[in-house]
Amino acid sequence: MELLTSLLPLPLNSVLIFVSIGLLAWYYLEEKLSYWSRRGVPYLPALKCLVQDLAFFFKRKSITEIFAEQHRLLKGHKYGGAFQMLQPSIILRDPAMIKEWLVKGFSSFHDRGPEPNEKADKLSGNLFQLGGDRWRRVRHKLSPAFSSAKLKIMYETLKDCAEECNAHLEARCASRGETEVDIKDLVINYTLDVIGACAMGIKCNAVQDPENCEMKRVLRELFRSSWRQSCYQLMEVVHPKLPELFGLSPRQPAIEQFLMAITKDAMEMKTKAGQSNRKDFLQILMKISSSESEVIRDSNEDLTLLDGGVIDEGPLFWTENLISGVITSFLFAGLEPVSATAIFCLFELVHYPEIQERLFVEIQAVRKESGGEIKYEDLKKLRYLDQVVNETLRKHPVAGLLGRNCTEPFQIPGTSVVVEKDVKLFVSTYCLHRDPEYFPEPDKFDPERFSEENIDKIIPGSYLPFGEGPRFCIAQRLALMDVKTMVITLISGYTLHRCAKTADRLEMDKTTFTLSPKDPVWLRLKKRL
Ligand code: HEM
Repeated sequence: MELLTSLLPLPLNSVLIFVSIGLLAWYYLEEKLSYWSRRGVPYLPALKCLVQDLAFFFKRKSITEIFAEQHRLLKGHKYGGAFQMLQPSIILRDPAMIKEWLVKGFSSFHDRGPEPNEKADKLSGNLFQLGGDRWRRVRHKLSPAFSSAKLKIMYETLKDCAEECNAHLEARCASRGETEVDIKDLVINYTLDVIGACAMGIKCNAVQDPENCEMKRVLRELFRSSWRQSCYQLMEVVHPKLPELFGLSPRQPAIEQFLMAITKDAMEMKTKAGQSNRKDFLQILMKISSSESEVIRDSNEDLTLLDGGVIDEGPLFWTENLISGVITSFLFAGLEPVSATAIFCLFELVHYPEIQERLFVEIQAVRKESGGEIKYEDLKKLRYLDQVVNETLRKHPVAGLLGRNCTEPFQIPGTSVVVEKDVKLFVSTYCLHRDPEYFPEPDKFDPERFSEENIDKIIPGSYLPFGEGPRFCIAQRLALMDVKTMVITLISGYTLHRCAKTADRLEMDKTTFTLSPKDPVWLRLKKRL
């Protein structure tokens, strides 16, 4: 033994420690890397997936691109295994299975995960991130906020915002009857005005005064995958508690403070004004929280009720954090996906003037029939507009990735394979919508795919712009109404054309979570006579 010790440059116990660590690391990696092969599931090698994780981290590829690549690499399989930071995930490719897992298998896939961590991220208590019973309760309470009666009220707000947009364009067209406009900026400003009014009842004035709109800067920042956010997300995949351990929050503290503060200010203003007409989501949330006599203070503050009383029983539920989180998620979801859909739609219409003209004829006919104004009830008469927006979301599924966390082991029907708890599930709707097997000539913008004669030919589970199952987009009808109002306004007043600065195809932003054009989208608008 002494001879051995004298031959080694390090003391024996140090060597033993290093060897043990090496063996443990090797065992851990071996366990991880062979996860899918041991289960007999076709899979992508962990190293390849790790390279993709790095591409996301260094902003070489967007999250939509990464999962689209994994979907394509698993061609020929209905599903396949992959890894995210060496943690096993599953890519579901088959439309019938997608429906089955997300609807019938909901008890195993009801969360997106990881669980909100309000210590590390005060705004994480929102519908996207909440799980289990907390999600169920919030979703159940919020669903009536998107009823037809509420949407009808919101439509008036949407029309007012679109009218401001029109006034802005009319001023620009005043001298020459036409103008070149960055439609991306204009649509974002319009959408911001809409969502500010619908979510909190505030006027953002983004169309009128875009340079001074603080909300625009903050919300656009929120949608960008920053270095901080990428670190946070990758750490969270390794272990949900890891970001907290490093004291890392997903966004700059100033942004979080801004969003918490505007929600609080808006709530105080509403309480003082004592408004009773519940036009916006915040008003509705305040009504829910007060009528249930639930606490709306942070859990680490004193337990004071909204009506001033002190709680002595009942659940601590509608905290300030939760209300701010829900409202922020509405602002967040209401801006980028809606504006991107409207931008893609207008961009396609420029390249298909015959579709633009058919749309104009339809809008004019409905307008005439209803006495010169398109009312809320008239929207459903605009069948062709519906086809055009559906086709926009087919070709440009702005939320092109669905994700779930397995919360309860799930046996894949017809096999002995069990998806274990905590395995992530992903569906690339981007790839499904562009798969020629489901949508022939996928690059062609063809609203006829959604005509009355053809719509039944769409394979269930292959077209999911708003998701699937009980966690589908809660605001689908509002989102469609929002996009349509913008398109109606522009097509009614102007013809859309290419100009010298119009790109042939749009390059996508790699830093946003949803599909979104990277650069300005220039178009020429000519006033209709
Ligand atoms: C064209 C615009 C929009 C598109 C394409 C879109 C798409 C989606 C998709 C794909 C999901 C995930 C569904 C799933 O996982 O199955 C989702 C969820 C959600 N969306 Fe939207 N969305 C849009 C607009 C909006 C707007 C305007 C709001 C709010 C005002 C909103 C609020 C939400 C919320 C809160 C969720 C989470 C629902 C839950 O987990 O219960 N979305 N959306």
